[in-house]
Amino acid sequence: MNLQEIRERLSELDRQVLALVAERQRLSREVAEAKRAEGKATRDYTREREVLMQARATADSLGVSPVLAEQVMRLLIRGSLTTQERIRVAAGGRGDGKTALIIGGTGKMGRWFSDFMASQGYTVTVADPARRPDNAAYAYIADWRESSLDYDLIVVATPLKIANVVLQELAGRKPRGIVFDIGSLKTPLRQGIDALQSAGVKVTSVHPMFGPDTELLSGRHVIFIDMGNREAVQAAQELFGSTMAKQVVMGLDEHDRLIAYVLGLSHALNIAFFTALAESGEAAPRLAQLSSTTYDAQVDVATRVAAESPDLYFEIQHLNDYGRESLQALRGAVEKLWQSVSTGDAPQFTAMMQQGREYLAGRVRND
Ligand SMILES: C=C(O[C@@H]1C=C(C(=O)O)C=C[C@H]1O)C(=O)O
Repeated sequence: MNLQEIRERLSELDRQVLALVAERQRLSREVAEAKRAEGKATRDYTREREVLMQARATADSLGVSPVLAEQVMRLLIRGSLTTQERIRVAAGGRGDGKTALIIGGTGKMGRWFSDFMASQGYTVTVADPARRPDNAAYAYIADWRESSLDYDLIVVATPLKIANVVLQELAGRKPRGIVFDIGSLKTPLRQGIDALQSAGVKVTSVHPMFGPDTELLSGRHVIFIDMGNREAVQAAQELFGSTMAKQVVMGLDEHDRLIAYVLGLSHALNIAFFTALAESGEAAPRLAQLSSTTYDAQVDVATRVAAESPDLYFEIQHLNDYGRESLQALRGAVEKLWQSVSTGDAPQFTAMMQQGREYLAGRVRND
């Protein structure tokens, strides 16, 4: 066979591989139905292990790398879980006959929520002065203030600064439905949420710990802030009840103290990393061409951070009542590193490495 013929044969094989992937996806839909009928959870870790071990063994016997086989199978399992989760959410039908208003509904997370609510059967109305929703199935108003606010659910998905004002204004209108924001920080929204609570509105606050491109919620967290209205917290939790997301309930201050590290520290570290690289003088253009395992992994994360909205990322640093705490911790850690390196203090350096290893080993992973 010449090169052209071999490539044609490869293309044919790729088509067959994908046809089998499609067949596997189709079967995973049937699995979703069978599990629902038997009242079983979507995810089955024991079965996943079995699938992976089987794939490794089969690959080995075929002379294929078990590592490659496992990587392929992990992707396929992810695909099948995504399909199953969607089926579950839709079948839950929690929103059948109910209505939702998404304020800021054409922003990135606003769109995610509009689609998520619609997939549960809610009739969605989007309010956003910026533009109409891409999905013509959603009703649209430019200004939510002109709405009757007669909805079962109101989600505030505007930028943080605006959200506090919107929540306060909503409190004045006392809507009958559940109200929650989806801000990354909660201390800047305290007045707005308190105002709703005082007005007797069923209010809570939700933080989906994932970006707008997320399809599969398994391994992701959703935080619910309990402001004293159990009914609102439960209703919000139920919205995620048929997903595989891990639910965590906490208080408003606790949320922002933790987020100062989970978001604040990790963003800050990456901003410091790419700033140091970009300002490395003559080395900067040459560094851009180099690679190493750790450097590439870090550059990868930093690239994603650099692509995010500067306004949002500044708000996450600046508007958190507890934000300075984690930035100070970062300064302290860099200073400690500087001390040990510049004075040649190997034991101090080793102690830092050891402490990190122990800390990270204690962190339970789930993906
Ligand atoms: C398809 C199933 O559902 C999930 C997906 C799996 C897969 O794609 O192989 C395996 C286990 C489950 O977490 C199943 O339970 O068999």
